[in-house]
Amino acid sequence: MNTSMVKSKFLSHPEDLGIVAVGFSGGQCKPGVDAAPSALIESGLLSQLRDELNYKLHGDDTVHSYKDLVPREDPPFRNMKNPKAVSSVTERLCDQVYAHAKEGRMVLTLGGDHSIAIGTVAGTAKAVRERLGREMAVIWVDAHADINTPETSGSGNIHGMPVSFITGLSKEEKPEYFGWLKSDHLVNVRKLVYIGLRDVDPGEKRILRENGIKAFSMFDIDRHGIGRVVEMALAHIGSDTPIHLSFDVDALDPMWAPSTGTPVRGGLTLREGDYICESVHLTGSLVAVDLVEVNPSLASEVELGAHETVRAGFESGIPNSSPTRKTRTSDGEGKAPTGKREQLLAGTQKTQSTMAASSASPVYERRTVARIHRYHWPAIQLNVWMLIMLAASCCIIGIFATFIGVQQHLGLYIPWYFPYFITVASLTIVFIATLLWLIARRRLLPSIVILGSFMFFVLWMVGLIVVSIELWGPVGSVNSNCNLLVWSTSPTGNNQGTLAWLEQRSICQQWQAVFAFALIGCIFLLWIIIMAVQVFYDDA
Ligand SMILES: NC(=[NH2+])NCCC[C@H](N)C(=O)O
Repeated sequence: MNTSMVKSKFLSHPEDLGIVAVGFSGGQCKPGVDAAPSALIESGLLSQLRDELNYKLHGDDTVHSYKDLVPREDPPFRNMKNPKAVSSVTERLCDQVYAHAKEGRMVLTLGGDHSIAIGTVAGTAKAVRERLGREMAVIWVDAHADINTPETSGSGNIHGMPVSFITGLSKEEKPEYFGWLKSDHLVNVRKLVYIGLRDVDPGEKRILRENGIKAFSMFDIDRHGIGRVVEMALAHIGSDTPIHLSFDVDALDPMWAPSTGTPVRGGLTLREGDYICESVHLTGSLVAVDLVEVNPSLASEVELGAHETVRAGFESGIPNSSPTRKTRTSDGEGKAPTGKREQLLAGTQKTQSTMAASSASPVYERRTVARIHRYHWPAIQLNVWMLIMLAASCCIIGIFATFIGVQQHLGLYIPWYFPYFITVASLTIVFIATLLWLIARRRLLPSIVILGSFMFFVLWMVGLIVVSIELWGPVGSVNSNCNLLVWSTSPTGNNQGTLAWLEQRSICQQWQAVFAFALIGCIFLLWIIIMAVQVFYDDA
């Protein structure tokens, strides 16, 4: 069993992990990115996933190079470089990922350049449709939007185009040029979210704008902080949608991940990259992860560049990000609270002393991430509840206000429960307004609802009991008066007696209405308490 504390919403075998290692670099021109899966595996990624996180791994450790699929001749087509190779490799990859995903297990794909996401996303999207009858969302963590069409791309590199193919924005009939992509392989642009953008081509900007695609750039991260950005990204997707996380290591700042084909300065810190993975994992909606664009050979400028990038990738690639902290005492050192993944990293550092030639590797400061609760309120029920409570409160205020008016008019004394119930009903309206405000700010916590509703339940119950005593109580009850003066008599003629009878009858009916609304109020308050308790426990 895996040690993750997160309950998966969409995986039928959350302890299983399908691994696909893709040694392919045809989506761009720099060699070396095809060596990344081996480097990651040599770093101990798979054994750690197996031994430390207790994942049951499926798929072999061998890195697929797809040599058999790369044609000798592969001239550009519609401006795309290596179109046939990328098309056939991604088609094969799609089948591989689909085979894992259809079994209800998480899939981890180690790239490779980012063109391979055409295959991985297509494979999971198809499996999710078949298995769960749902659409899937994609969170694309990257410095680049990778949404060029063959026509808008300046480079012709397909690793800058995968998103346009998996969203259907780029289409091609010919099966050897991505014509194999069918509608069940595609994802809706409304279910696509970017995080980390900072190098977007002009054509891509237009595509993002025209399609209203949700994108959080580095500017947004600077402005709101990573916590709020991830929260907004997840809110956009919604809690009922399986998520495919496609993580390009160039989203990280070159300081952390220098060994990548198209580095762009001003990127995410290692912690921010971690945070994204952790938060997405915590939703329980994660069904697949890609880790791409690690290029161990591009490390000339920074001595430890490759190792750092592999390590950064290694961290991101671990689909267990439970921020539970344990105190590590087994090796006698490091008494500070550290998590499972810190232990993993430390372990990798030890086994990888050959890669880390110097001991000058930076010390990563880790902080505990607060558990994000995402409560899923049943919208229709909540709306019905608010409407009915509002109606009941308003009616009670109206009727008792009229009664006070009548009593004052007749110079009679005003019983305490008239103003009491008016106050309670008014406070109920304020409570509902507060709930609406909390909903708008996405801060509606079950605990607030439970506490508030319980208080109001007690107040309404007191009102209901008093009204019942007045209606049916032993002495001079309203009901017996009504029986005597209204229900047992029927006036005739158009005279003062008839008018008095009509007035008296209206008062009797208003009393009955007050009782009915008080009863409804109590029942509905009880109902929302139950609903809030359910929402509280449903939180994945
Ligand atoms: N996955 C990547 N590293 N993509 C880089 C893309 C760069 C550029 N926008 C292009 O289309 O060529």
